Amino acid sequence: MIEALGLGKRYGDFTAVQDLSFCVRPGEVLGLVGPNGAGKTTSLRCLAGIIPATAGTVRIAGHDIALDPVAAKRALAFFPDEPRLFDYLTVRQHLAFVARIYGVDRHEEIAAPLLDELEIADKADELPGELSRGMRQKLAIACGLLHHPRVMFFDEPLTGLDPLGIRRMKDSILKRARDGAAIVLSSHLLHLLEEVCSHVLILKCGRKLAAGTLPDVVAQFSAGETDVSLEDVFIRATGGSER
Ligand SMILES: Nc1ncnc2c1ncn2[C@@H]1O[C@H](COP(=O)(O)OP(=O)(O)OP(=O)(O)O)[C@@H](O)[C@H]1O
Repeated sequence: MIEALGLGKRYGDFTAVQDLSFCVRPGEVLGLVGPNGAGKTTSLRCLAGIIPATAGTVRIAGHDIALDPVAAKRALAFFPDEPRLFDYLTVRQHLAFVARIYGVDRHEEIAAPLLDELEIADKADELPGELSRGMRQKLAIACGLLHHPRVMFFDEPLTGLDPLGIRRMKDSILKRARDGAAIVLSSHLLHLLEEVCSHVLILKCGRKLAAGTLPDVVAQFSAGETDVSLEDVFIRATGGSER
């Protein structure tokens, strides 16, 4: 569903991501982890076609993101850590606007349960300026889910949410995975990733250090010890340092 082959991104002379290959199948949730500056956001943006990769290929639901971007983007949703909304559209108008762009018929029938699930139904007629940060984030998520994306990229989706919001967001992500979505999730909240991710990919300096199912990657860095957490693995794999 998500296939990256030899993905690379340079900003001028600086190589932010190099030779990244992996695959996420329907129902899988891949946790993308790495120190600050490791290349997580850059990778997610290349995967979603927001910025062009400088090497390699990305296929989303079988469509090459560079050669057939509209078909690829129809199948995906990208959720940035900072929600970007329209100041003068209400919650309801955001959903109507996004539905028009994606050609979603009778969007109200999809939007209503989404707003309930995300607990912002009572804010339907409010503007972004009248919402809290967490609520703005939930609105951005509702907009992204409206067209039933089969592929989802979340960049730090839990920032700004309260503990109950985090729990609900985890449940929402797991529900979409159970329904067959392929999901990539970047976060520094490793104990939360442990509860959501089936797979993990550790990046450092733009390169893949380890990848596989969560138990396999943990086993790779546990040297026979039991009760090794993803946080322990992260520190061991990355050498406890930044780039
Ligand atoms: N537009 C840009 N121009 C030049 N360099 C950039 C640009 N965006 C990111 N970089 C650099 O690319 C590297 C990777 O950045 P990126 O934001 O992808 O890291 P990250 O893993 O998401 O980090 P964090 O955990 O801090 O969010 C960093 O060294 C960053 O300075």
